[in-house]
Amino acid sequence: MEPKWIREAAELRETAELVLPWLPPADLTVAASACKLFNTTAASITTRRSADAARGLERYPIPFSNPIDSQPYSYFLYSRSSILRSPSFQPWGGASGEPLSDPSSFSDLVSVAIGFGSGCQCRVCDPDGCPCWITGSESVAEMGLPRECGFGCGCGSDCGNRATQLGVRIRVKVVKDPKKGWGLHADQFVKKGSFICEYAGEYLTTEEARKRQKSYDELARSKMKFSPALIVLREHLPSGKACLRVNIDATKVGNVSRFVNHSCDGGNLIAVLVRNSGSMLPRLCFFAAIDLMQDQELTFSYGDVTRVKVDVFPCFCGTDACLGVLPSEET
Ligand SMILES: C[S@@+](CC[C@H](N)C(=O)[O-])C[C@H]1O[C@@H](n2cnc3c(N)ncnc32)[C@H](O)[C@@H]1O
Repeated sequence: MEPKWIREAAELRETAELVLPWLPPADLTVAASACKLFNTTAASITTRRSADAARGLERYPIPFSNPIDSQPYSYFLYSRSSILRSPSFQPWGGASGEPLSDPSSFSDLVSVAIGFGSGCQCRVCDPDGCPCWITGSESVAEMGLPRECGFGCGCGSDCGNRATQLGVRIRVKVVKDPKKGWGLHADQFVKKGSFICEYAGEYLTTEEARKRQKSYDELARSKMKFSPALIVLREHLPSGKACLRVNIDATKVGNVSRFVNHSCDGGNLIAVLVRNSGSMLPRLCFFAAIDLMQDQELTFSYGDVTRVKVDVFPCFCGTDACLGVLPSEET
């Protein structure tokens, strides 16, 4: 029979593998200092975290690459699409091959759906027969507001009119820049017009968005390395008289879109609002505006610099069009 201490060490190792993946970086560091075994486990968790920002939830792993300093990864909770209520914790970097459940698969959006039955009744959708299938044009830039099948539709998740609901289907990586922080890069050639990713995060009320923006600005100003990722979308409704405001915060919960940096020249991604049949809230989706080369950074314009505020954050996009400051949303 195995000596008692060997059995106990194995049990401790198992416990470490179960518990440590739930810890954020600072707590993981504290745990690593507790004993040699925790230190070894924490080191392998860190390696696995830096190997895949998406925690196995996307088609391909999305590695972090940091030629600048020793930070191995950026910590946030991963959700493939936007959600209403964020999870407080999520394991990341564990040894078990257990697939992680995607918080957005619990379909929070059902609670803001216009109603079931408001989608198509097709069993197999096709562009000519399906009423949801509005893409308008072959060109993404001329798409208008595309509509995809959604909760209220008769078809399933394998329907051809759900191209932006399948997560990130191309190879990308997250690379650190000395001035802009982490940024999203292509890790393969990508053809112009291809879907890249949805801007996933927490949908917020405007009141909550304003509150968070204020505290994020204060944190960013206080010299801490802090990169907020809260965006405000305004959708002009068909009447032309009203505007729907949507706030998406990817600071704590989101997907790899939260790493897309700003470029004053408009960048190489086109941001398109896509609506699912039956859902009230539009989704912000990124498509390639041009052919993208392997290693190329993916960028878009955060908005116009319309008002010079007292407190501005410098822009380091490095393009000829650079205005020197980051656009800041008037909330
Ligand atoms: C949505 S996050 C992008 C990812 C971020 N770089 C990170 O490290 O997590 C937005 C933040 O990134 C930084 N950023 C994005 N574009 C930038 C640019 N062109 N110049 C300087 N900082 C930029 C700013 O701190 C901004 O608040």
